[in-house]
Amino acid sequence: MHNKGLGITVLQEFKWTKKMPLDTSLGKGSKQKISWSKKVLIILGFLFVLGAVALITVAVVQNKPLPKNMKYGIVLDAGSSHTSVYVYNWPAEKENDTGVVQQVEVCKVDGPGISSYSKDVEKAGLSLQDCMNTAKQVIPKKEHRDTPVYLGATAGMRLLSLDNNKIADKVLLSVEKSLRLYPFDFQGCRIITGQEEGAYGWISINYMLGNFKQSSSWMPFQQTSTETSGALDLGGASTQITFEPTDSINESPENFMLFRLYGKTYNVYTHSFLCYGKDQALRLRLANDVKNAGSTNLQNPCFNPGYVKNMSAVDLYGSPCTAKYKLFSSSFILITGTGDYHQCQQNLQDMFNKTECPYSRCSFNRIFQPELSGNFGAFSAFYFVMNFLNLTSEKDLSKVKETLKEFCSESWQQVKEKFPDIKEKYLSEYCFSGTYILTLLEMGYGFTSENWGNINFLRKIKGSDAAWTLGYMLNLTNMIPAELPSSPPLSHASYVGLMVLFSFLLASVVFIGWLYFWKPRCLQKGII
Ligand SMILES: O=P(O)(O)OP(=O)(O)OP(=O)(O)OC[C@H]1O[C@@H](n2cnc3c(O)ncnc32)[C@H](O)[C@@H]1O
Ligand SMILES: [Ca+2]
Repeated sequence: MHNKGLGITVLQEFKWTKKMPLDTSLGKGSKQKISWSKKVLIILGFLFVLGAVALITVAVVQNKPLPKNMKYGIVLDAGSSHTSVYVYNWPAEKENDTGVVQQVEVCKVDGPGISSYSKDVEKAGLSLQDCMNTAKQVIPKKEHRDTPVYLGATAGMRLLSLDNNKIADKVLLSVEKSLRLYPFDFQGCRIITGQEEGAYGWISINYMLGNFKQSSSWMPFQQTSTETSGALDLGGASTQITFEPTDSINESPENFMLFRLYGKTYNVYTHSFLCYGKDQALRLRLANDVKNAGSTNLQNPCFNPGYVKNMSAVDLYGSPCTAKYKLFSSSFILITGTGDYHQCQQNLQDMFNKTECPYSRCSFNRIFQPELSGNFGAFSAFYFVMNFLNLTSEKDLSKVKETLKEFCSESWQQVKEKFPDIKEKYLSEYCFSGTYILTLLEMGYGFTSENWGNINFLRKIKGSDAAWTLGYMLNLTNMIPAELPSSPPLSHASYVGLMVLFSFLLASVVFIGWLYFWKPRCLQKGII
């Protein structure tokens, strides 16, 4: 009896296979079908296990505990012209990463730098109180006890200690007494060396720029590192140049510092010129002019025409930079501006002795300097002055000189009318300061029209002020590891991508398995 309906044929086949033992009774086609099913099952099972293992591995390797709380640190930059209080913070669990420390507050202390309180040392400490109270408000109360406070004094205090070491100590004691009144973890007040000032400035800017980041990949030997940027800092009493030279000539060991940061060694050149900050450089120039002219009545090309100033002799000769030039008993020096850029530059060139050099190469004043290399970040007064003159992004040195020439020749009356809101002390000195910056960079350090464009005049990097303070704190809190800390092997994007891919793979395996073994009736061959 033959049933012709297709559905019945299938049912009969089904009945038959169920009754017969598989190994002996199956036909050739059915045997092949079952061994094929086994293979598919094994492949699907293998893919499923692979997907599951991959998913778990990626999740375990990538997911580290999330940062829970923030840590804080305070650094006081006690400069020659003023003190600034910097408050930094960073996620507690990430303190060894690069670029995680951020500036959350900067408070400019009212009044002059702490070295100016030599006649009334108690006031040095008192002057810091307003800014320390601001820091107290910015930092959450529960973090106060764990927040380290460091004070680093620079060239103003270096000069004071050269002049009178005991008074310098008294000033430091006064600021220490004041800082200990706060609920923070006081870590010390000290005068930092010019070498430290340069090196910490270099560390700060390269940390903020992310230059210490080694781009780690899947293979540890494939790490590549970025070039570092040099640092140029112009303060009121000293100036620093710091960079990583390309050649390894190391004729003057005192100008080199060796750092091991994030698994890489850096041999960094640095020099600090005491008395070459912009305030002391002006005094140095004027004291020399008085000596050369044999008169206290000076015609000066570095001030705008029509500018007249009576400068007290105490102010002019009251620092170790100029004390030796004091010849006259007169109590005032009269300065009259003539506003001539070229004469000003010629006059300033005398400050840079290029004739004697005990090394294969020098910057000036017998100081070794390797060949300039790479980019430079120029901050502090380099930025303030170039920013006022609108020259921070001018890459053509001849245009810089033209602008300066024009500015110097403007009458003092005109300048005052044009910029009524700018402090008269700053405004009157921009012609001198601009010309001094150019002379220092060109004649002193050897920048030319070819590499002028490598200098970036900057104030902040990613929200933090360019200053030595960050590098100082990073070093004292051991936040820069010598070796590269282990980090997640994947970027967040790769992590998410892989998770999606593996999830898709798993879902596909399950779906194909379901289709194959538990075919829905409508898809079963032969039913329709
Ligand atoms: O590093 P040291 O030498 O100790 O000095 P400092 O730390 O006090 O020096 P700053 O970088 O704060 O300032 C450098 C100089 O720039 C001056 N200055 C600050 N703001 C300025 C502005 O807006 N325009 C012009 N000059 C400015 C300031 O008076 C100093 O003479
Ligand atoms: Ca400074």
